Amino acid sequence: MTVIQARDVSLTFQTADGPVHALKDVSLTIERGDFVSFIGPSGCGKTTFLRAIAALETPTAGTLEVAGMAPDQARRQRAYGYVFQAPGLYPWRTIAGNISLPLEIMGFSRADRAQRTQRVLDLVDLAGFGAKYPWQLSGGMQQRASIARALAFDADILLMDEPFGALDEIVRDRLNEALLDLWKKTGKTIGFVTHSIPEAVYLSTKIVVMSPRPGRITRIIDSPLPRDRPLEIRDTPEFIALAQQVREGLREGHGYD
Ligand SMILES: Nc1ncnc2c1ncn2[C@@H]1O[C@H](COP(=O)(O)OP(=O)(O)OP(=O)(O)O)[C@@H](O)[C@H]1O
Repeated sequence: MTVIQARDVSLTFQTADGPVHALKDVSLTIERGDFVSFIGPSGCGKTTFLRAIAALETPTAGTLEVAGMAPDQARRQRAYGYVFQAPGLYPWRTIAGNISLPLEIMGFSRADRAQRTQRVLDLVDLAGFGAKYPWQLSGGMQQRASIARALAFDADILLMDEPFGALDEIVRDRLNEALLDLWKKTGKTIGFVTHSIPEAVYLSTKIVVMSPRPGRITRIIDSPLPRDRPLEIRDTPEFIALAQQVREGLREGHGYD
């Protein structure tokens, strides 16, 4: 079942320095349960595409469907959770208070909120930190809290804009494993922006390689790796060959203009 469908999506920003073609003729089909990574150099439109899916930007041309709806309708129906690059936690609320805020707005009961908050705190390895305030946590822990917040209301689609970019490698490995585990257990459809080739290859069923000026897709690589992936899979020939394909895709798209 198709969950996200983009057909010839273009998006041009009008700036004081002239038009910026952030996306040009982007077409992509994401099926239910896919884990799709977007990878490419800075400015290739990864964030813009994710934001367009989330109705935070409006394409200038083409069509986008999310869960069978126009993006703004999907947004109103809370069809997805969104994790931003920066944690964006309210400093006057505790970590648990931040996580439960969207649930409060959506009208979940107090008991349900408490139970969901605890579950996602466990999931991101922050059990015991619910009563702390954001400033009492490291940057990495704050980002994990923001992931927990996006997971709490259990939308079928999770959009993540480089959520682990600021984390050290050990924490990143653990969260990658936790995210894969969550994805397998829940069957969620995940769109994930990253700069890291190993991260894209480790996590994805589909890797979308993009290039800038104008932002476009240069390669879509379907992963042959099994869904069960211990971290050690990164040392296998299949993994290394896939990483090589991504690298080639990035090289192909590397035009100077
Ligand atoms: N609101 C905006 N107004 C004008 N230009 C914008 C705006 N948002 C993005 N852009 C431009 O659109 C292009 C694509 O940006 P985008 O942030 O989507 O790239 P990206 O691939 O996510 O980059 P990064 O990896 O650095 O996050 C860039 O040239 C950027 O400067």
